[in-house]
Amino acid sequence: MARIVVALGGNALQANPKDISAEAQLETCHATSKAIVDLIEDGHEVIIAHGNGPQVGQIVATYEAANSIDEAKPVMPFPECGAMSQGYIGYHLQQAIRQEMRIRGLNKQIAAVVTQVVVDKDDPGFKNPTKPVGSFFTEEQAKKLIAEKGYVMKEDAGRGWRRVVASPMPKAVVEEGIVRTLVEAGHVVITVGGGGVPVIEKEDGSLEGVPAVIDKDLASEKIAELLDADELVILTAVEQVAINFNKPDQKNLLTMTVEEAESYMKEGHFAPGSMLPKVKAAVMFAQSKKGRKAVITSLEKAREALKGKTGTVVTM
Ligand SMILES: Nc1ncnc2c1ncn2[C@@H]1O[C@H](COP(=O)(O)OP(=O)(O)O)[C@@H](O)[C@H]1O
Ligand SMILES: NC(=O)OP(=O)(O)O
Repeated sequence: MARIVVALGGNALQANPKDISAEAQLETCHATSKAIVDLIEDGHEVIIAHGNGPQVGQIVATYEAANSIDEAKPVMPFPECGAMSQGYIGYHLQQAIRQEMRIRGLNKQIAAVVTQVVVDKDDPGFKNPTKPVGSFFTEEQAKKLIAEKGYVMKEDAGRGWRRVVASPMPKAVVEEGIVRTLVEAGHVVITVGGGGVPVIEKEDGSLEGVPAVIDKDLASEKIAELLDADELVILTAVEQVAINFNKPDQKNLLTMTVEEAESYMKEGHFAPGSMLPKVKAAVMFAQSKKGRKAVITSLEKAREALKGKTGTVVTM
């Protein structure tokens, strides 16, 4: 039995980026819950983290659209939209995973914790927005949005244009103690959704939300370290990390040492904003304590990858 932090990528929540309806997300969460409950059934202590890039951007855009019709309607700040995305996604995951556990006769409870993650107010990420959020646009649509709304928009790993926002490094998890108590009581916990709501700590000790979206792979790594997890499992759309990705000489990797990962990163094998943060998070976790390992694989292959049969395992 191992303590495992599982980070869920976009395909585990909104499988078809063109269908962002609640029904489609809930249906996808039901499919996702099978892979998660496999791990619970195998006896592991599972802590779930998830992305929110598409959802948080969609929530912000919805408020902006409401505001453009009725100026009295407030434009909702990013931290509030992040908290809404945690609630909305957490609710779907709670329902789907609870149902799958019931079907399999597992007597466990699940809760999503609205989680705040402390960032440094001087983090260089605030000056250089890098985190893609919301839906994908064509170059023409993106140029219109840049001109009309002043968005910063960038091409996202060959998949289209997206709005980018600041993405500071996670420093601490405010609800760490509560999450630990729930895990140690045997419950399944969903935490650091969307990387956590980014907050800064003020001199008087109070917290203030800041407009940013923390990378969920890096936040998952942080909570995995804090909870002394044995493994960090990053689930995405590909079964294995590759070098020369999408080229004729693509080579999928079953294992990768920290040293190898660092040289592949320097050689530019991993796309920023997609595979790069996953490899960075995996390296940080493997380096953090002897014996810890990180696995990057697809949702469907999670169970096999934990047995070392597939996926990419990152170790010291
Ligand atoms: N070197 C690489 N090896 C494997 N996949 C890569 C690589 N570089 C970029 N990718 C792409 O990164 C994607 C994962 O990033 P992304 O979709 O942003 O993550 P998430 O699952 O967290 O939403 C993969 O599906 C793949 O298309
Ligand atoms: N917050 C975050 O990293 O979300 P995505 O994984 O959906 O980009």
